[in-house]
Amino acid sequence: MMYAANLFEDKVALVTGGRSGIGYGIAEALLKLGAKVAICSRKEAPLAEAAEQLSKLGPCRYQACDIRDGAQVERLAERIKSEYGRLDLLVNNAGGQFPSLARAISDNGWNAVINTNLNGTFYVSRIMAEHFFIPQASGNIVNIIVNMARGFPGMAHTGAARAGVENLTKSLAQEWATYNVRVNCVAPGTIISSGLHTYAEPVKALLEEMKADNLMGRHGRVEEVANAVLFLASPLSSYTSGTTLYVDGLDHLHSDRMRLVNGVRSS
Ligand SMILES: CCC/C=C/C(=O)SCCNC(=O)CCNC(=O)[C@H](O)C(C)(C)COP(=O)([O-])OP(=O)([O-])OC[C@H]1O[C@@H](n2cnc3c(N)ncnc32)[C@H](O)[C@@H]1OP(=O)([O-])[O-]
Ligand SMILES: NC(=O)C1=CN([C@@H]2O[C@H](COP(=O)(O)OP(=O)(O)OC[C@H]3O[C@@H](n4cnc5c(N)ncnc54)[C@H](OP(=O)(O)O)[C@@H]3O)[C@@H](O)[C@H]2O)C=CC1
Repeated sequence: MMYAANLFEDKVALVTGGRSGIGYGIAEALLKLGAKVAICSRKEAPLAEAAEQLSKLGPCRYQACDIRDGAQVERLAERIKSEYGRLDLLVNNAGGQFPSLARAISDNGWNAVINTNLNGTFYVSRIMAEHFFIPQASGNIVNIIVNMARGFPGMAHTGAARAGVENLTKSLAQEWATYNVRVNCVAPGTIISSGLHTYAEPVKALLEEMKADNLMGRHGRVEEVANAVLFLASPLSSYTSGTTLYVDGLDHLHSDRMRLVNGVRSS
């Protein structure tokens, strides 16, 4: 860990989807640097288990919450208020999708992905800003999106949702600058994490091809995403807002996902 050990001392952070993978890694990194943390996700049992592990590093509370349900998010805000009294950092990490060519995505499938990634991110951001950041006149939001700089063939729903989040980030960053709130995105490429376990063949084969196609010749690590979040969450980035930091080994400039999708389609 190359950041000062007390970088987030006295700071309170909420990491959505903090029970697994990238969110867990972000929560872990924040706790190691002195933050008090809250995590939420839909599934209570694994969430409780994650919070128990994370509590070995520092204060970590949890509450089951579906970010698509504003009433549940309101209850989460009340809980954070009663446990910690404030919130300094929101990491909108909860999200996901399923691989599918666009023409095979049903209306429900499309809506599930848009609701999760775009609407859920908006609800949590607005509710936490109203409860904490605006009255405190300080706050920080980091949105985990995905590299979709050249579109996202094979996952058009998430490409559209994350592009929405990236643009929302630019709007909120401007509207809330007056309240001393910064809003930024981290856009991971392919990261070795629990999220990838949810994919079946032939997507696993595709992931190997994506590794070969990457100019650094590898997938990313959870710590590399967490380190980018730490930078944007800290005063080290105090003049940076409304931006996207790619953690993707150059995929946003280079990768040809359509070629890879065609490879899967013809196999
Ligand atoms: C390169 C890598 C880059 C990115 C990596 C990562 O992000 S890793 C992170 C990866 N981690 C994650 O992605 C974790 C989080 N992801 C999730 O929880 C789900 O993917 C979710 C976002 C769809 C939400 O789920 P939910 O509970 O709201 O969904 P629900 O069950 O109520 O279904 C609603 C509709 O969606 C449809 N549908 C669902 N799955 C599939 C499928 N495989 N196939 C086809 N369709 C599917 C389902 O059929 C239904 O439509 P229908 O039949 O009524 O017309
Ligand atoms: N791994 C990768 O290569 C990449 C990942 N990403 C993004 O990074 C984020 C984390 O991914 P990763 O850790 O790999 O994958 P995971 O599947 O492990 O993490 C997704 C997390 O989000 C939670 N979640 C999903 N839907 C909701 C919801 N509606 N309300 C609350 N929580 C929810 C899940 O918990 P629960 O099921 O309990 O709700 C889970 O903890 C995601 O947004 C993902 O799309 C982006 C680029 C690449």
